Amino acid sequence: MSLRYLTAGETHGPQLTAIVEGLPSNMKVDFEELNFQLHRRQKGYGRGRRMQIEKDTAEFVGGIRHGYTTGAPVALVVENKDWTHWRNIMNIEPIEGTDEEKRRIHRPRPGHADLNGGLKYNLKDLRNVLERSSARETTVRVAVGAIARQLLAEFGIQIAGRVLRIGEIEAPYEELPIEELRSRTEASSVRVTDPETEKKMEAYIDQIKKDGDSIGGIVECIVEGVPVGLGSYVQYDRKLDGRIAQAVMSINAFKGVEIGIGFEAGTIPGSQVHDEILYSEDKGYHRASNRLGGFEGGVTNGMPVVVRGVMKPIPTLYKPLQSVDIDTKEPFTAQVERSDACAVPAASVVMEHVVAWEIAKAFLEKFGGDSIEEIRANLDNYNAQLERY
Ligand SMILES: Cc1cc2nc3c(=O)[nH]c(=O)nc-3n(C[C@H](O)[C@H](O)[C@H](O)COP(=O)(O)O)c2cc1C
Ligand SMILES: C=C(O[C@@H]1CC(C(=O)O)=C[C@@H](OP(=O)(O)O)[C@H]1O)C(=O)O
Repeated sequence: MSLRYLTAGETHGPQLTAIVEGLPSNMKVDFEELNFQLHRRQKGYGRGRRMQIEKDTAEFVGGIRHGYTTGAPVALVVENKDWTHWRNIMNIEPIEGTDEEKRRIHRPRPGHADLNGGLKYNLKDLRNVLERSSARETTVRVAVGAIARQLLAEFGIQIAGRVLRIGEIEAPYEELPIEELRSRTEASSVRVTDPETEKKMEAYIDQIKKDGDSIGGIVECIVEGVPVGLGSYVQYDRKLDGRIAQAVMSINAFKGVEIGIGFEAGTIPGSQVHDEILYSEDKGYHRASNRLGGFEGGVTNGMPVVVRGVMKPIPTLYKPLQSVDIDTKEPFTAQVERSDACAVPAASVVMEHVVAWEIAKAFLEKFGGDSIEEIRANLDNYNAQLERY
């Protein structure tokens, strides 16, 4: 059975829940590291007040004993501390109350799922759409991805991410060893590598906020140590670059994805795009460059996997756009809910984790076994085969 997961829970409900199936047994789970990843997702300049209320931590309720996976489905929950303020509004039992008491939403926000969701599920209170379409759900996607990340780390696969652009401010691109990239972006409120850009981005976000507006950006994720041969060209749904693209596009507000130089590949000749093949005793086959971001034929080529994603501006605007009241069909400005002005740094953390998940899934498809020991033996065997090739 391949690795899979489902999530449940509303942004203002009691908790978010995830069930992960297909993890091998005997994998050590570092809870502190996992909660650190949840903490990283909460940070970033431009976020709303909700992030001050929450202190996201995962509680494991199945599949782990004494810190190790048993091979059983892993179940985890993350408590919404804000629930105490929303208990009545979110009540499961039918209760009497006015629209105001229920915080009913009836003036859909352009750019959010409100209107589409209301029409599709025949819901007259668009809060029922908002509650589940909210990016609060990315909390448990990060928790699940953090387990995948730990699995990959067992086999020397490392991940880092950064913000490349917020609105009109672009960060200078520095090629850095993965550890340095991690520590430099970790020290930054907007996950860039240089303090000057950080200051510019903060001032820019401040202005956007003051204008009652919102802003998006571009983020990048790099995965090093990925073995050659994950994914396959033999069937469309086994192409790992395609699966990563789907995962990135599924992050709330993401509107595009690139692997390697991505869209630039359509603007320059092949001689400047394709990565020349080299061979040496110590490195085996490798490439002179990595413009294609670690993929050919939907298969990893042993070079770092490089993925970029673009996030649109946050849909909820404090100076709202034109909308229509679904009760009266009269023109009205969209409803305003508490909101982030910019969540690009947080989104870059989410992207690291959805990419980690897809790579871990492909890794287990190739080296699959029911225990960590079995996977290690399969990987060793494959590496020996590569050496003989
Ligand atoms: C980390 C993160 C935080 C977000 N915060 C907000 C927010 O506070 N307010 C909002 O309207 N949208 C926010 N969004 C974006 C919406 O969730 C998203 O636009 C919405 O679900 C509609 O989906 P779509 O943009 O993918 O079409 C956030 C997205 C991410 C990734
Ligand atoms: C509103 C959205 O999600 C955001 C993401 C989020 C989080 O934990 O990331 C928590 C939410 O909190 P609240 O709505 O209570 O302020 C929003 O900040 C959205 O995506 O539409």
